[in-house]
Amino acid sequence: MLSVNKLSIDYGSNRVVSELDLSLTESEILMLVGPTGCGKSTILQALAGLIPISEGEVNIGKWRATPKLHVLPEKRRVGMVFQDFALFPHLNVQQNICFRLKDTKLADHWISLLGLDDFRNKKPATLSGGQKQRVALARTLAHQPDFILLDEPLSNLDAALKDTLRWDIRHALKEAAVPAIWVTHDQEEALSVGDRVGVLKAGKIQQIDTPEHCFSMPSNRFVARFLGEASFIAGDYQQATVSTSIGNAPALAINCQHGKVDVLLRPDDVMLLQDENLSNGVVTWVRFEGGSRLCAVELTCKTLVTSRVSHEIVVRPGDAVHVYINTTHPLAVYHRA
Ligand SMILES: Nc1ncnc2c1ncn2[C@@H]1O[C@H](COP(=O)(O)OP(=O)(O)OP(=O)(O)O)[C@@H](O)[C@H]1O
Repeated sequence: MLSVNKLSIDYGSNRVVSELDLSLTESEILMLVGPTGCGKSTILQALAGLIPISEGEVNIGKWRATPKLHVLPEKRRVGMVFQDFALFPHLNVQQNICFRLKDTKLADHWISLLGLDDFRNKKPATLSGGQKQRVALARTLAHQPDFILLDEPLSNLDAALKDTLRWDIRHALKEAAVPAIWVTHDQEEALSVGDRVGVLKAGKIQQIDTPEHCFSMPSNRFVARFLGEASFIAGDYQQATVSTSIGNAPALAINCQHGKVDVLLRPDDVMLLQDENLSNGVVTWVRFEGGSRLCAVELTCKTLVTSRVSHEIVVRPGDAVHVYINTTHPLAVYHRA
């Protein structure tokens, strides 16, 4: 169990992380996301003991750190995985993983689990980015850390590799059964591999929750927009239902009472019909996504909503279309902006 209470971190007079609270159970993976400069790496460095904390505490059971009680990085039993792999270039895979390791049996386990058996004698320079990251993770896990911090481990890899490796990393972390905090810039990665997602803005946590809840019931508009395509439409919220100009839906109030609200619409909540006679909007832009197309439609009332349609449906900017809400799950509604 890793618990962080009211943690604040300053660089000089500049507070970059404020009153961070989080706790992770054994084997839980928390994905930390937020715009550039919001304090993600600073949090990891403070948890690792590489920079001092200004307020609050970090507690892992075996040790507790506060501003007055600094615990040295080497005493924290923390494993770190970085985007640049941080391998020793002059050592081969086996030697990198076993560096300063007393019991090398564990290394064999992680070498096999991470598919590195055939690379034991290779030097890092001869490995692909994905293989290097597997070595870095095997090395970290072989040292049996009490918690693991991953700072954008996939950001230097190409898209196809990222997809496989993210699941392999998750599998290995679950097998190791230690809490992990994984910083990423990739919303899709955050939503798909994490047990929970923490969204940061300017050093403050906006929401920590399951990926499903963060996506469908964001605590505010920033979280809504940060985690995916989001549009907002005016509605009237009464008795767990919201009515809008493009249809009604079950709804859940996030920060408002009954009456006038703004409704969060994800592209999948909005259906699009290519029927000029029923038209209630005009397509302003279309993004081809491979298996689908994301279409933005300006409604007669000037609100812009997005709808995702199959790639088989060819929609073009300027098309007059009909859009309507089609969902059985509750939509999040907010105080009218
Ligand atoms: N050593 C430092 N001294 C002073 N300010 C710093 C230092 N390191 C980072 N900062 C500032 O602290 C804030 C948080 O930086 P941090 O690197 O933690 O953000 P981040 O969310 O990890 O960003 P990115 O996504 O770009 O990696 C930024 O405003 C940054 O400029």
